[in-house]
Amino acid sequence: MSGSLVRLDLHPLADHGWRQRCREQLNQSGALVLRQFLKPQALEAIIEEGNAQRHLAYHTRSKHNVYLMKPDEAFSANHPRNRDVLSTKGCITDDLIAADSPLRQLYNDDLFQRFLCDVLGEDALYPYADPLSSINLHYAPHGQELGWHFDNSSFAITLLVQKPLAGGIFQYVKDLRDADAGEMNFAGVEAVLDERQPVNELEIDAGDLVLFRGRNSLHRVTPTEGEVTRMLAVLAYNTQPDIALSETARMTFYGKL
Ligand SMILES: O=C(O)CCC(=O)C(=O)O
Ligand SMILES: [Fe+2]
Repeated sequence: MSGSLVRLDLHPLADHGWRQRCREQLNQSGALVLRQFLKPQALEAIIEEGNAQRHLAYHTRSKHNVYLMKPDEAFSANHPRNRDVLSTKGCITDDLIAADSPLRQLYNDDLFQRFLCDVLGEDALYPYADPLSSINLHYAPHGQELGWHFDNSSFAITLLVQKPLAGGIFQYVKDLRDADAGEMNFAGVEAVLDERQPVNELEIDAGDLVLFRGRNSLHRVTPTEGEVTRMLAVLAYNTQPDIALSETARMTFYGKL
């Protein structure tokens, strides 16, 4: 199955040595970019599906702090703990992705999942128990952006489907906090928000697969510029079975349950 979707000549998913190099790269830099991951026909089909379903996208515009937590009144509104950044998102949910979509074939593919487990150091990966959250396709037309944040989950798997003419750049600062140790690093976060700290950028093209550890690495996507909408697929897995995204989160992100 993966052979019809994935450039296995460039990315030998079954090869143990290659998996190990991927794992080392991810652990060293916090991100792994597998360039030209998809075969051109598979990418074309996803672009077509994305364009056809685009009118169904749910758009939200929200302000949040980088920690994605409710404000803490012990700090001022401008303190890095509470400071608002803007995210403008539009996406379609798993129920709107076709049964025969290359995105779903890839998401469900055994070899792909075993490769991910090995690189991420997980025993198994499971789909979301709710009907909306496993595969999402995000749209960012001109002017839309994702503000600085830390993810709640320890890893994210994305596939850039369509690259905008300009902007829409993924920027990050690796290991800026230590969530498990309760270290928030307000000074470090403030330096990024105030643009006093240099940031890294991922150079990503359409068809590239990205594995990213975003729980402790602050990241954002700069505003898209120009006529071409940024389209990005998020392949979301859990490390435990039977986990659903909370109803509150589904209403916030998708506007439905
Ligand atoms: O759009 C991207 O490239 C990253 C998305 C992201 O950071 C997120 O959904 O948490
Ligand atoms: Fe994120």
